[in-house]
Amino acid sequence: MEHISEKRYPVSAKDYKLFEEVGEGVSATVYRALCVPLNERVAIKVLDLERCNNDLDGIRREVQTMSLIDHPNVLRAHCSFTTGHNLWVVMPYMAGGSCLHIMKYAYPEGFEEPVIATMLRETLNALVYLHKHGHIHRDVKAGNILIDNDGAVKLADFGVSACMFDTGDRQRSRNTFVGTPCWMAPEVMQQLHGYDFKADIWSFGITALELAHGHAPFSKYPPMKVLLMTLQNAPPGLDYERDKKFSKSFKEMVAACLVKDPKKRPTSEKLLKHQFFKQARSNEYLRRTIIEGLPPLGERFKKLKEKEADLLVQNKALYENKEQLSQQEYIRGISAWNFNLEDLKSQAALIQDFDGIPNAEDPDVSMKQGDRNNNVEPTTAESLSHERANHSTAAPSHEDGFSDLHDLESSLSSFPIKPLQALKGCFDFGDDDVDGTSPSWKGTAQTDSEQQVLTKLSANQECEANDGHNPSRRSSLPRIVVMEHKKFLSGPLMPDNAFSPKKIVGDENRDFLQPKYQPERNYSGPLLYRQKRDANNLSSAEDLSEGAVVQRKGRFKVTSADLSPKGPTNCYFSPVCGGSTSLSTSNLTVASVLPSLHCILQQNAMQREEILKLIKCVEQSSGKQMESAEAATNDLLQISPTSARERELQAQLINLQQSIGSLVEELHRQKMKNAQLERQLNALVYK
Ligand SMILES: Nc1ncnc2c1ncn2[C@@H]1O[C@H](COP(=O)(O)OP(=O)(O)OP(=O)(O)O)[C@@H](O)[C@H]1O
Repeated sequence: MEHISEKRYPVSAKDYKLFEEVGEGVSATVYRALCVPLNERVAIKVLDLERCNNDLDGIRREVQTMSLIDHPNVLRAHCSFTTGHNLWVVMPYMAGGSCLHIMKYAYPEGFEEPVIATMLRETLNALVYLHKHGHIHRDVKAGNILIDNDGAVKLADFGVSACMFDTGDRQRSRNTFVGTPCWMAPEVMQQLHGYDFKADIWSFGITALELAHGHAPFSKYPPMKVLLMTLQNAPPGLDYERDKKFSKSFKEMVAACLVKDPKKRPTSEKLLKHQFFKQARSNEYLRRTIIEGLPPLGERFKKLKEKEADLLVQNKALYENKEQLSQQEYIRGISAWNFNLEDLKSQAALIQDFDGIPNAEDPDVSMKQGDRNNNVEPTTAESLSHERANHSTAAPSHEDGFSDLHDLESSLSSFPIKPLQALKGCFDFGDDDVDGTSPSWKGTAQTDSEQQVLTKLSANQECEANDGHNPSRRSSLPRIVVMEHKKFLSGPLMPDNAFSPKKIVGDENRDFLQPKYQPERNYSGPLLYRQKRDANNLSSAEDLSEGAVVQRKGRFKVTSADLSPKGPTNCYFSPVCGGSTSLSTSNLTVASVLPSLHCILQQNAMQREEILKLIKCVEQSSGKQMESAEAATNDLLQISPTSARERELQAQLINLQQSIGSLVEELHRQKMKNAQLERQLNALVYK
């Protein structure tokens, strides 16, 4: 399969000369290159097909979309072809790079309003065109808005685009989680009713904030937190002190895009008529203002990468001995991956406490109250701010610890893993939250939508553990991530142009590519199991530095030095691949699974012990409270009749004891089940 635009671009690697790297994404690296026969400068996006999570359909779609579109604001592919295990996509070279690159390099605090208006108007032109032709871009963000030397703006990257007119499997794919978390619309996260082109309008609004502030809202947080913050909080906006410099029309435009109900967002066509875009200027203005004087793209890219590497080192020192949560994504603040529910769930399992994560200085997160109903489209930015302020003050205050506990239990009944820690990580703003005005995680009632998404997150994988009686039981087991085998929706991508992996090393310029695309790991390795942490057994430096890789997907990696709370057992499953191979259940053999099952049982037993200890503590303290309450009551009785408050306290204590009683019973039931499982396991072992 190959796509050729009017001017015939050669479809063989030998006709191109690759120069320096100018960009890097989840699945691809982009190089400046020369098309030798045409003597034309081009950009070549090199995708390693072996590292693309087998998503050949997605790639095929991107390439097809890129070559069929025809609009000055949409980046079009000249042609594409395979060479070895790589796919090369040849496209026009956009010498300015992405808006994100320019911003990170020269405008870390964001651009001036007329610059933003110009960039956004051009991007919106692209969206109008795409939507009209039935495409949802699904990954609108500053990193995908490219600028040429003459100031021309083009929207790029159709890696996750979808066609609204699709039916069947591709239509269903719109019920999947695709895109980049910070820019992702709530309805995309919710996965309830699918979504449409309005999802792009939300991402467009987030991109506007990104260009205004230098980073997207919540960009410092890991995906799980971003997900919950997007669903729980009022939509972000330009409502802060630092945003005073921006016009009312800018604030209104952003507020119009960032309405949680997609039906209430304007279409791209309607948005284009917004007053805000009246101040947009010409390409020449962009060239003069932001492109002129910049060093060549390759040089900038190199510097940014070095900076990023430094930050990583610093970050590593900061987080040493702590659970690693896709730290690279934190630092970059430009996270981008097609993550899936498994990623989120395994990450949620590792969320402990975000005390080390900077957040208080980020005004984007100061709005901690959700706009629980969020169905009212704000007419002005002011009214939106007002609405947000009301949400903050009107938040339910649960002073009664017992009802808090009840709320929390019911709202968490279907949350997948380590629910309390996971949500604590999501709502507890740690030491920075000194004024105590923000809601405690305990008291945060979930919105319907959040509950739905959590239920959905959990439902996908919990059914096998569901005993059908008590949903809360389902959340107790540590989840072992066995990735779903990705479904191939179609046949081979395209004929290989007869270049073997070795043959791509054709000249000096290409030699350096080779090691980069060596598969990092063996695809067919067994599930790994370590009974005991033993540094000598660690297979790679990565294991030593970052803890065991629990799961790797694209750039997203979840690691854990020790999954268990106490640590004698360190068990992990590793797909043992460079992020692209999924484990299918057909790969599983009894021998490979048994150690892991043992591990689960061991962890379970340890957790049981922990729970018992906790219960004991609670019993002791409640016993003491009961004694003192009784003593106080007796004292008081001698003076005055028992007050209503004291009776209430007594009733609460009795309730608490009853709850503990049922917990112990539940625990006992679990223990019996575990024993049964253990017996079954042993039977298997000795079979
Ligand atoms: N035609 C081009 N000219 C110049 N730079 C480009 C070009 N295409 C892409 N880049 C640069 O390369 C980066 C990565 O490219 P791209 O977004 O297509 O990769 P990706 O793997 O699909 O990334 P992601 O999924 O993270 O958005 C871009 O952010 C941009 O900076």
